[in-house]
Amino acid sequence: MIEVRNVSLSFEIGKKDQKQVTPVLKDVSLNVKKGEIVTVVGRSGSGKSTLLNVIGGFIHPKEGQILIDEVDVSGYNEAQFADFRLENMGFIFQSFQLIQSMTAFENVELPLILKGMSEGERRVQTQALLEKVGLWAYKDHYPSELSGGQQQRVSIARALIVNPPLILADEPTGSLDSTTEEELLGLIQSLNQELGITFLIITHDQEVAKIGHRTVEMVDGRLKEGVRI
Ligand SMILES: Nc1ncnc2c1ncn2[C@@H]1O[C@H](COP(=O)(O)OP(=O)(O)OP(=O)(O)O)[C@@H](O)[C@H]1O
Repeated sequence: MIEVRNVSLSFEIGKKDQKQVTPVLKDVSLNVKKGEIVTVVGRSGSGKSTLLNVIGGFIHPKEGQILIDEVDVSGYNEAQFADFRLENMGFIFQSFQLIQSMTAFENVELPLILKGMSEGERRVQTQALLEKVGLWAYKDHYPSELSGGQQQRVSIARALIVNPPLILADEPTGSLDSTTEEELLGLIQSLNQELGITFLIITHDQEVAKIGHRTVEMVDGRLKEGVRI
């Protein structure tokens, strides 16, 4: 499902004549099979989020290749990646990234508008997903009127609405208390088991790392396989 082949990436900071080059990903390769949950651990600043952003097509490395579901997306431009994401990937972030001026319903529905789906179909699909995450009763609430756990459920429903085979998550439980975290991990596991969705999850948290069928560790820009939690 995900194949990262020998990706290296550096960030350049500073002005033209005093540029500092920081290598962030060093010859990283990673294979995630269909239906797997892979968790990525590692110290702060080791390059985990950068790796996720590379796989999601938000950062384009000059070296290496990325294949998603056997499609080589390495050469895609922004527009091609945006289209590809809408069909193939969902995202969950620590900070939820919901649109504050939109209700739960509208946040979940938005990707379907971007896909050009008719209003009737959008309503049916949005309702089905809000019911799945247990939030249909909250459909008209704005993010500020929802708890952290509820907001994260809305963001999961939004990630799922395009029926993606793959979900990328960056610290998905980072803003949640431990009971809510447990519920959310249960939801992720059932989505994996029932719908076969592949997950790549970045985390600092051992409890989250444990739900991975496999855990890898970023150490100073390099990826280590076979990590025990
Ligand atoms: N846009 C950017 N420009 C310059 N440097 C960056 C940029 N993004 C990240 N970095 C640097 O790259 C390194 C890796 O950052 P990254 O966010 O990938 O690490 P991380 O392992 O996800 O950390 P955390 O767990 O704290 O989120 C850090 O040294 C960071 O300062």
